[in-house]
Amino acid sequence: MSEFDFNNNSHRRYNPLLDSWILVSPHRTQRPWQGQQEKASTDSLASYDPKCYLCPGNARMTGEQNPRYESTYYFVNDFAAVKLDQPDYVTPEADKENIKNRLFKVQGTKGTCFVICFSPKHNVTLPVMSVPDIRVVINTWTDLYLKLQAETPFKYMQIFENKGASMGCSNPHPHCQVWCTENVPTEPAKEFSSLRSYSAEHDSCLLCDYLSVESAEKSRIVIENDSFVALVPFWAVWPFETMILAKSHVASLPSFSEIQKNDLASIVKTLTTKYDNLFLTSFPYSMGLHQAPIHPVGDEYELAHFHMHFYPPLLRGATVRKFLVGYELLAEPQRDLTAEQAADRLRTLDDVHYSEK
Ligand SMILES: O=C1CCN([C@@H]2O[C@H](COP(=O)(O)O)[C@@H](O)[C@H]2O)C(=O)N1
Ligand SMILES: [Zn+2]
Repeated sequence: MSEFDFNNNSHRRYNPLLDSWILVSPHRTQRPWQGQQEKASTDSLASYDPKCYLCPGNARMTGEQNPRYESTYYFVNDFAAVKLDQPDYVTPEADKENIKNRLFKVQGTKGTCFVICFSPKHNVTLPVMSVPDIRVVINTWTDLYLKLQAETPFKYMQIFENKGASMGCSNPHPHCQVWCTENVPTEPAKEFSSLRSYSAEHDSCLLCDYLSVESAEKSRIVIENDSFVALVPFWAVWPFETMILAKSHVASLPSFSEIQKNDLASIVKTLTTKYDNLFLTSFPYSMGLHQAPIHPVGDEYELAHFHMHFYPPLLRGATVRKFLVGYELLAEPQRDLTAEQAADRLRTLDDVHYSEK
């Protein structure tokens, strides 16, 4: 029997952050595609759109007028998913007899949501912003983290960006969102539980140990600088999924030095530039930051190791996306391209944006 070949033999990979498995079937990349074709992004957006609710000086749906902002600007979401004030509610403590209490749990939840416009320009996405301008976005994230920490009792600040219509973005003006809630949401909570059990068992940080192996093997590293590594995680699900990991065990944005924040701006620019250069299109993704809660309890601050996740849907070219459906919803996530092949593709791409050539 021949040697096991990761590039040809089907295998499962374990994700220790989420305690889950994915199926990798490398030989399937040859299968024909006669399914949906996405509309490639129209790069020809104007720098100002009089109908855009996010553009400087325009009125939003509520009638509120945006200032003529000239840099990164944020406002409270007019259609916030969670609100500052509402009556409390929690399901009565489940007792043995009461099936309903055991199975039908409800928590009332309060919070606050913001929309952060990266730039006043309607057509300037992160990859075509300068590193100093991306640094202003990072300063805005950090200042908002500290403001919410000082002024609210809420627990967790989730920063995320939906980029591109194929990732549900309802407004093309480059922006991200902040949803700050009184509970740690499901995904970061799962990660904290994995970080906690790993630390209890090995007296070490899971992500620090993971990064030490990735730095030695290099086959999944895409880019790195003094403070961060961008890589395709061993357990990646989306074809060109990546993570940006802090090289040192830093818990949150306010804990970074000025140099580290500059390095974060730089690696975000390079990674998102490579993404756009992959299929010569404005590359869609959902991206988010995972860090310490703004009001950590117990060991949460010590466990936190700052990282970002990028979940991009495109698979083959600017118009063919991966669908997480079928086997992936009913059994487990599955991928064709291996993480190493995806990292190879991204690594070899130019770090000058195709529109600037
Ligand atoms: O006038 C508006 C339009 C959009 N928004 C908010 O902007 C956000 C746009 O984000 P998405 O493109 O990711 O949907 C969305 O959450 C929406 O509620 C306002 O707050 N006011
Ligand atoms: Zn706009």
